[in-house]
Amino acid sequence: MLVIETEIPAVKRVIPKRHGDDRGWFSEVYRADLLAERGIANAFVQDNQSFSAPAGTIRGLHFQVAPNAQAKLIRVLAGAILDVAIDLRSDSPTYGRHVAVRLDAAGGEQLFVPAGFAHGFCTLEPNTMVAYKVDAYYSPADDRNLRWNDPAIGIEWPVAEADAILSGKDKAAPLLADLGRVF
Ligand SMILES: Cc1cn([C@H]2C[C@H](O)[C@@H](COP(=O)(O)OP(=O)(O)O[C@H]3O[C@@H](C)C(=O)[C@@H](O)[C@H]3O)O2)c(=O)[nH]c1=O
Repeated sequence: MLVIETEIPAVKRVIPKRHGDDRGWFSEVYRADLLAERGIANAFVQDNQSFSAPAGTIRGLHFQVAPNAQAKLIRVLAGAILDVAIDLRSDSPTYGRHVAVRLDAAGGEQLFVPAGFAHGFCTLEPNTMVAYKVDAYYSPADDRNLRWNDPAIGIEWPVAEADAILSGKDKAAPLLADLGRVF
């Protein structure tokens, strides 16, 4: 299980080993001990799964604030996504910057997004299934969102703005400048 820092070091790519044979392959997709040795020691408490039918579905940008801020470990079970983490830690030298990584079922790569970041993704294929672990329970009172196409963040989404499919809540999300200090 490889853990590789991204350009924002707290966000990490996790690459599980695959053991291939005539039948296909076997992979340990989550190992608490190996991840802890590599700096990811979170106690995950909830597993989430979402299915998005159309390609070009954008979910995000989402985060929970204290006392229920969440770290997330994201992977794709079917299809592919561009997965994005945005640094909202106000004392961070990379505040407002983001990391974007392709995750797909074929490759099995995962992304670790710590607390203090907003998270979102765009599906690159129809019928995409995303699974992720979180280390704090869902708390609607602490759930926040941030505008997916905020020019101050400047995410290059792989879908034209007019074609992106979003929830009503996500379309109306506040801009970074209007969030105030959240972490
Ligand atoms: C996130 C969440 C939602 N729900 C409910 C609330 C609502 O009725 C329904 C759909 O919720 P949402 O529209 O927020 O689902 P979705 O847009 O898929 O939200 C998710 O997006 C990705 C990008 C994340 O990072 C996640 O943390 C989460 O915020 O599911 C739960 O019951 N538990 C949960 O943990």
